[in-house]
Amino acid sequence: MNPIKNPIAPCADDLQSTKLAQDPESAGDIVLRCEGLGKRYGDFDALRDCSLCVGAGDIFGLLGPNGAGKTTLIRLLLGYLHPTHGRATVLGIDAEDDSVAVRRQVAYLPGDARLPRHMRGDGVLKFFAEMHPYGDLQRSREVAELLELDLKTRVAFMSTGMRQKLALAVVLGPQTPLLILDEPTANLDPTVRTAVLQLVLDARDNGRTVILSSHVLSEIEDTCNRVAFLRRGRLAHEMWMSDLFQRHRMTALTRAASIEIPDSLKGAVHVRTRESTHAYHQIQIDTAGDLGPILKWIDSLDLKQIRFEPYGLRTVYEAVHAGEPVATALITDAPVAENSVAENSGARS
Ligand SMILES: Nc1ncnc2c1ncn2[C@@H]1O[C@H](COP(=O)(O)OP(=O)(O)OP(=O)(O)O)[C@@H](O)[C@H]1O
Repeated sequence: MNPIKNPIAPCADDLQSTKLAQDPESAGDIVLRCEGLGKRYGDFDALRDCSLCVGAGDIFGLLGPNGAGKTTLIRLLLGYLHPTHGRATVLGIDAEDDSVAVRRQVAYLPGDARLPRHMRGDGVLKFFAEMHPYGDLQRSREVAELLELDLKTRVAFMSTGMRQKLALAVVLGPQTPLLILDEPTANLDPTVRTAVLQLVLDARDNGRTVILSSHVLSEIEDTCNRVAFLRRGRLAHEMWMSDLFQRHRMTALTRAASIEIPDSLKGAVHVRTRESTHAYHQIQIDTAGDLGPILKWIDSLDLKQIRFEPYGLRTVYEAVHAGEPVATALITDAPVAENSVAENSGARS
């Protein structure tokens, strides 16, 4: 599965978002927009000052620890909650003023989907297909079949995973412009998870925009082209997955007390020392962008035991979770000097 970067890139950076916010001709590329959105309970901010936009065709990942504010954000977008600050629009419709119109454009799988227990699977699909303006019973049945769900079983007698499959068949039937999935693969076995993620990619290929909230980082990596990290009710970081895939981390040993980064690579390489003994310094080199010139430079260094790995979403997630800065060009986890191993190792050796 190849994550894609939306060539329209309507929300690539704040400048561009600002431009789009002021340019009605470009508004068609934006499916969802939040401006200073917030939800306060008493003196607690479940969500605070959240501004973001999601472009047409994005699979937009929402990440964050338990209680970070993901569900609050989704419920504000759908008008189930009233914001205490700011506003959200979906396809240009204000989520608070006209939540019914918003919900007509959205298929939403909540994290705690509840289904009528007395009904059989097929009855549930019929019920929801009739209720939703984009309802498509045939499509819902196809999804159920693909997920190998027996639709003759009553909901009350279904296992947790079967109920999740049924909820997915309900939600993946209507071909709404926007699909919001909160933990869609919860309680599913690995094979079904893969099938569900493929359905998400199919939805994107059919021109739909998807918001996917998940705690499973590999799922976000495999499907999303953009990701937002929430932390303690704040939008802590946003990134394109294509930028992440251009980043690599190398771990190696060196005898050298300092490593000079050539001017041409400054900003694309970040070096830090992890451990030092009397003989060796263990260093980490984080890279961003074209590896060609970086590899040439690395080849010129006297390094031993080199290990190269892609920079995974987990690394970013952990940095964000710990409240550490995530630099635009390179992800750093400590305020260390960029080109001095000696400076960093001195305290430890
Ligand atoms: N009605 C409410 N009254 C007070 N606090 C609330 C209310 N609803 C949610 N919260 C709080 O808001 C915060 C954000 O909750 P939210 O459900 O948005 O988190 P989440 O990121 O979806 O978490 P999870 O990953 O566990 O689903 C939590 O601290 C939660 O306790």
